[in-house]
Amino acid sequence: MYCEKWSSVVEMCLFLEDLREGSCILCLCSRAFVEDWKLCSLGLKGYYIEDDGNSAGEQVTEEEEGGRSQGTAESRDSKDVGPDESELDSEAELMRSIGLPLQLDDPSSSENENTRRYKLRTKKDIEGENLPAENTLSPKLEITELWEKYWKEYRGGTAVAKLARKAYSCDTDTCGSKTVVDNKKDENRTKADELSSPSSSVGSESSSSSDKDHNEILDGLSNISLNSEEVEQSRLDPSVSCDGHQCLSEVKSRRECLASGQSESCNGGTKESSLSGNRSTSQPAQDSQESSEANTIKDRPCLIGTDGDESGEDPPEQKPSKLKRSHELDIDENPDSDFDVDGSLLGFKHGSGQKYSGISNFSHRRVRYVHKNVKYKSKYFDMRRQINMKNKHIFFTEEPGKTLFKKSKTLSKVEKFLKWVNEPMDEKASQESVSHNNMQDTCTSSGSEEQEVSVEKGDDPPETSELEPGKRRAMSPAGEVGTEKTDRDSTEAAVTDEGDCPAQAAPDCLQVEAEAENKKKKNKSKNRKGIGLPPEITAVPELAKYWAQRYRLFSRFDDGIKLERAGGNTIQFALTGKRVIAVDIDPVKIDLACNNAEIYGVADKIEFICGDVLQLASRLKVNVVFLSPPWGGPDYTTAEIFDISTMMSPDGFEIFQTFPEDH
Ligand SMILES: C[S@@+](CC[C@H](N)C(=O)[O-])C[C@H]1O[C@@H](n2cnc3c(N)ncnc32)[C@H](O)[C@@H]1O
Repeated sequence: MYCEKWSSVVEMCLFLEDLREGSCILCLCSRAFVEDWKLCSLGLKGYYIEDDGNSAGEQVTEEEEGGRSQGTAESRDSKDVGPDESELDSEAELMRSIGLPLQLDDPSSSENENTRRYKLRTKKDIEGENLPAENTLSPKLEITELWEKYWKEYRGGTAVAKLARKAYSCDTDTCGSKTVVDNKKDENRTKADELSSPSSSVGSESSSSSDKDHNEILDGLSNISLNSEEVEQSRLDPSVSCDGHQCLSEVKSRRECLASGQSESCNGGTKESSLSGNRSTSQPAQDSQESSEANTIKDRPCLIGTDGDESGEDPPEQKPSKLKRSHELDIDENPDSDFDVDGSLLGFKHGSGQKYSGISNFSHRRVRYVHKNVKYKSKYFDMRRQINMKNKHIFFTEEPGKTLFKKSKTLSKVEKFLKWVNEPMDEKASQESVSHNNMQDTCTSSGSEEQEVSVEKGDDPPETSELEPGKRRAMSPAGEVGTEKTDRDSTEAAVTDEGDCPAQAAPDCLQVEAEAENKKKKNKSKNRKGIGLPPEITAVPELAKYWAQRYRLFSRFDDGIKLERAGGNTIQFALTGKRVIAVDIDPVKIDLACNNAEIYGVADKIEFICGDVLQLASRLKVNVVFLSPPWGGPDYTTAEIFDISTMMSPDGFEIFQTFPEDH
């Protein structure tokens, strides 16, 4: 999750097991840290929340301050993640495809209308007197179809919890009417809703339950259960039999549990007794999450028994169902349940060993948001959103089988040239002017590449030069101290000399030229491997790095450049055509600079002065002062602040001030 405003959002107390009550480790956390568990439970799916700044979060924050934020956050998330096409993830698409509403309170939704009608009918059926239980249990057509469709797709049930989470915006106990039809998993639940809690079953118009409703429903439930075969069997097992009163007390108990957020502790032994019955491992409500069993099982004895013959492969209308009231959530669905109670999922380490400095286990954690609504002042990172960015690293051709090789410009030129030299003379003559023009265009347009060519032309070994007549193109002034593109420029040379080879001898010319190029490459390769390291370099190991970069620093290095720590600033300035005064206190540097400037043909543009610039400056009349004093080597890159007055000695400002004001 991404926090736009990365600041402390939450105070989290991690309580230690062995310390006295109230002692805790206080952690100041970002929202992302606190809610990592949520990403985890969402299958690492984020979502985007508009920072609308409305007041919807007021209540939320208050609840969050109580350390139970997720429930309300879930509610908000559900609402904010609208059914926009671009926002639909696979789950939402599935839900929509099977006719389930993606958003609460969507009166335009025909599905909602269906479910509403269904609910009304259901309620009527349930409340109707003397209706046979079988009728009440009969699944309605719509739901049956939906369920079957879902069952085919989600037989494994792994997505059930996630779907349920999406469908539930909030617990009906806290949000009253806002419960949508859960997914198909909850066809089971739907049955239960019909029977146990019509007010909380489906649709957006459900009202709060009255005690009367509950009693009627539970009575009906009890009657229905007694009529079912499964109950007959369950009666044989005292651990799973119950009557309506027991169920009622369980329902109440369950609600208290939900309200307190401590569902586990409220089972009162029912869970254990229920567990003694056989259970299916493939029923959706159970498959989805192991953790949902507690909720599911608890209802089971009241509604139906288990017969131990549940394969889980059949649609539920043909199977006894394990029912759960729709307003109850699985533990992992329960927004109030913070399953990462001790922060371990958040990455907190604890233990008694030396590794953890003896920090004992965390018993639990408590979270408090430091500001009201602070979590809504940052944005969620929407990991579902498709990024409209082209992959720049991997290329696939549209047509299968087509080569992925991207032809280089140089190769194209060579091919063009070869084609040209192999063409009959008359055709060639007619094309010559065009071809020549094209070449000229290339020469002038590709800047550095062409400069490199000129550099290589001047540098060719004698045998290569002999092969290339003196008709050279006028290139830009001698390859600046800069990057060298050896392979390309080599090839470029062959291409640009096309006019020098008699047409008849073109193939021979090419062959000889190719050999020369190979030789040149070999020489360069030899040099670049460090063979023949000059003594001045071997004498000073520090210079090895400059040697390694010699072609980057001096494209004409092989022409006789002498390398030292000095770079090439003076040459670069002179290449602009302006006059340059170069001052260095070290005569060796002056010699080197002189030598190198000659190689680049700019020596006549530079006035070299060996002396102390601090003493000479006042007598120098210049327009621009460029200082390149000893700056301590590359360590400057680690400095936090680049300060001309502190990073060099003498102070850079002082040096500047020694130059006359009016220069
Ligand atoms: C980092 S190097 C300059 C390299 C130069 N910018 C180049 O690209 O070739 C620093 C140079 O400052 C020279 N230097 C140091 N103190 C000086 C002074 N007081 N007056 C003139 N030059 C000085 C050193 O001899 C050394 O060559």
